Amino acid sequence: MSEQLIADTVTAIAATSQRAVAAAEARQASLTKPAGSLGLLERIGIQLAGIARVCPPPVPERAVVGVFAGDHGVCAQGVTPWPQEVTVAMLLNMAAGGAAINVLAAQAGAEVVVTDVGVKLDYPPTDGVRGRNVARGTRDLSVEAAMTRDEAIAALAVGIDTANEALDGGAQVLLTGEMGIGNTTASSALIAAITGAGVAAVTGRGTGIDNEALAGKIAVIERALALHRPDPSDPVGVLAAVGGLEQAAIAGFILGAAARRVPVILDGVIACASACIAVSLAPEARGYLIAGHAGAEPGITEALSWLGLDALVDLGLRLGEGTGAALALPMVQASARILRDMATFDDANISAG
Ligand SMILES: Cc1cc2ncn([C@H]3O[C@H](COP(=O)(O)O)[C@@H](O)[C@H]3O)c2cc1C
Ligand SMILES: O=C(O)c1cccnc1
Repeated sequence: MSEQLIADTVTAIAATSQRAVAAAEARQASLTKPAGSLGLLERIGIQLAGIARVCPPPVPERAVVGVFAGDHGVCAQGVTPWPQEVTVAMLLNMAAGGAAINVLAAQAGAEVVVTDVGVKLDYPPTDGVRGRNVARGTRDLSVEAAMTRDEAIAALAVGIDTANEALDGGAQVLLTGEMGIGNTTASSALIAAITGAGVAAVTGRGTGIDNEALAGKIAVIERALALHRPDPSDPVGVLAAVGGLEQAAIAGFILGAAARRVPVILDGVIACASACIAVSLAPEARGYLIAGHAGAEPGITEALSWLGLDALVDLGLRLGEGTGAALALPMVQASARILRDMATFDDANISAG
């Protein structure tokens, strides 16, 4: 069933509209500003027109941040200083509204939807957590496959379902978020496997490890890639070998949005890794992606370059959760509003230079 949902979702993902893109390019040129002077906002506006298949595109007011939580067996290798208890503690903090993502989403006017797709430890039934646990964490990717193919597929389907629920509820733009101690390790492994970049070039300090631990983290990922030899032409196989349940769910969330022709704002390195999987499964999904921010993790730079995306901002963030995506949301909305509301040179009786 999950396999069919993924196949149907991938099939539904169509190229964005070149006709609307051309109309938006012409409109940008007619607005009362020097050509190109609003920089990346102009390109995002054009992209939004292509996604919506109309110019000007609607301003995406209703936003949902999909936060997916999962645990990682690779924590056994000392790749993060934080214990796995923090994943569930932060999940409950997010459900209670106390995490950074809750605050920044509230500031941006976005709703946060929290899903347990792979948390390891027990917690009491909690309002505000969607219980869609596929497995109690992954296995240690440096000694065996992190997931079975079936687990990866089930987690992808959780992400697609979550996107569909948000869109059925009226969301006009989706933002990716996550929580999972150890998940920067799986993300760097995914980015290296898909893009072919060297492990050292895509591996960062995550929550903040020292030089010695960073060298160990790189060695762990190198060992995993040598063990599994993941084939980038088999993205589900790559996910199963070195990914995580939340990365699989985020990849599904992206596919779900693209299938319904809705833009997705990516957060940090975990989102970028998931986007590499989504685009490997459905190349046309790329047109629906907006890179919210760059941030401290070097894997973001490599992944965005492979995806061909420019990050909206770089605030030096290294938190994840969806924080960078939430901060980018007003800029994405501004890009659409510019196309809709600015006067043209004709309207304002200004002769174009
Ligand atoms: C209190 C706390 C809150 C967080 N919120 C997001 N992360 C971020 O840090 C984790 C990944 O980093 P690493 O791979 O180094 O473990 C993920 O949970 C990510 O969401 C947090 C981490 C902590 C400790
Ligand atoms: O870039 C990110 O998303 C990130 C960085 C550090 C820790 N967690 C997430």
